[in-house]
Amino acid sequence: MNDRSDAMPVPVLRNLRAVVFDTDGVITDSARVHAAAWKTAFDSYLAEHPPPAPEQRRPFDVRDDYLRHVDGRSRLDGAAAFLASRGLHPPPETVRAVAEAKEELFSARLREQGMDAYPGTVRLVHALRRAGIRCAAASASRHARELLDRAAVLGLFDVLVDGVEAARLGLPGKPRPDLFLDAARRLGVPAGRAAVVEDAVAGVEAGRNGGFALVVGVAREPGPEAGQRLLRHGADIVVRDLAELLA
Ligand SMILES: O=P(O)(O)OC[C@H]1O[C@@H](O)[C@H](O)[C@@H](O)[C@@H]1O
Repeated sequence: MNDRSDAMPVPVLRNLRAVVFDTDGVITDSARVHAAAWKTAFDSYLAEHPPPAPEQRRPFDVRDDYLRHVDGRSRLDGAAAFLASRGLHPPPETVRAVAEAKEELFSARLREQGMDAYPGTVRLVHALRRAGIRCAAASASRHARELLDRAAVLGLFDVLVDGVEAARLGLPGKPRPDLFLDAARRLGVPAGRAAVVEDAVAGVEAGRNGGFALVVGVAREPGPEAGQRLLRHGADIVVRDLAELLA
């Protein structure tokens, strides 16, 4: 995707030397594919293993439950976090089985559907690059490279730290900041001169915990709740679309 405009990043970004972008839901329109696959896997588990309290038995909500418990976390961490939110603490092999069911569904949907990058994100990345600000993609997902490649934006990023790398290096997941700090380190920029862009609660917390100069929350949902939650958990500013950060 080309961006021939001469738009510049807004002033708050211009003093930075790097921006680290989360991938699912920030660069690629893949969060909804993850959320739909998680829903099928979780709802079938909840039906077979009803939680103790009646109010914990409602189906997985692709917006609220996804953003609160699953988004941004590694496959196993997300599965365990959602089940724990419903009072369920199954053994690790059961958590793994739920996560594997989701993985099969996700991979199948990925094969069937194309993948798009958000145009506003692509425009911002082009503008940052024109301004000499380096860009990295980071993700807890083992599919991040494939997603960026399918959306034809892999080449826009100087660095990618994905779930495969995180596992190889033993990096702890969000809200620990290690994934983002590793991306900044590979760009040769200290966190204090870099921004993190995130749509997940655990992700903005990771940016805050890492001492990044700026944490940008992305709340694409209509209504103020998701944005307010990101602000409460560490975002400095919240946008609905990253093109809002173009001057
Ligand atoms: O199972 P994968 O592709 O490694 O992804 C792990 C997690 O990666 C995160 O980026 C997504 O927000 C989660 O929805 C997903 O579960």
